[in-house]
Amino acid sequence: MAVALDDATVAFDVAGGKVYTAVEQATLRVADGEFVAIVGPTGCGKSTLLNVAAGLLQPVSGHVRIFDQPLRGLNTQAGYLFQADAVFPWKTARDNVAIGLEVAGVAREEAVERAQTWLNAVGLGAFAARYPHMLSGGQRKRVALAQVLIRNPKILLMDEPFGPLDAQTRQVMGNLLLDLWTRDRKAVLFVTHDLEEAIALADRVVIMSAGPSARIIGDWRVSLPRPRDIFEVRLDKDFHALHREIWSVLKAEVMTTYAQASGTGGAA
Ligand SMILES: Nc1ncnc2c1ncn2[C@@H]1O[C@H](COP(=O)(O)OP(=O)(O)OP(=O)(O)O)[C@@H](O)[C@H]1O
Repeated sequence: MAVALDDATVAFDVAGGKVYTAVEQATLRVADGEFVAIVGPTGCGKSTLLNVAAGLLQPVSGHVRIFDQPLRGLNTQAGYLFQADAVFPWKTARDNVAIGLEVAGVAREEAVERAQTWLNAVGLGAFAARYPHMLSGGQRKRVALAQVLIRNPKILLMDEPFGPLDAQTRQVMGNLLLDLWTRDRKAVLFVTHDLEEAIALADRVVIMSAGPSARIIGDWRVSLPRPRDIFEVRLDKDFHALHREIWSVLKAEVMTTYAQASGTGGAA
């Protein structure tokens, strides 16, 4: 199992000496080569779970195993893609991609050559000499993807990576991700609030309840055939049936979150 969280509870110390339990007894597994999406209402604890898998946060109880070994410290087998770009503004696209290898001790010439290959793979070969401010949001996201993939992590942890992009670019990036993933099928844990995106991309969709003490309340297998084109798959009747089924569970949690935020309390 690439990622295994068992009964993981995550709590934070907050003001006034109080403790806020964000996630309660989450059990989540991602097999090697599997693409799992986590969906839940805003603030429920999706990023928290991802941070636990990354080794950035430790649960107060429960276990985290990476390829069947207890996780201690940072998860060095994982590459992490955030919503915000992690590109250096003063470096060209090529140097931004090469740096991960250079830091790992790869000679500059080889690092730059491999960076160019990855920029080609993400469709940005002709933009290698541009600085981030000379790239569109979608292009910067391609740089960020190449930055992560060049290090060849066994696991990809993705936190709303396409969140800031417009709807069309999100779909193009989704197809690019699927295309790259199909080549060597890494384990992927993908956080999104977008149920359609989750179903279109993933092998499994995991749903979290509204917080506090959010739990995993559903786990659906997506048996839509691959390779998938995420423009096309959304037109499939099986896609719609699954979307309806999952949404019937997710909707109540989303309404609960909005009710909490507006101070009207309880579930819808
Ligand atoms: N360091 C922290 N200290 C205190 N509370 C925190 C901390 N980090 C997260 N939280 C709280 O834990 C809960 C879960 O946060 P998290 O960022 O995991 O949610 P999320 O589902 O990823 O949200 P979103 O969809 O809005 O990105 C939230 O209520 C958040 O305020």
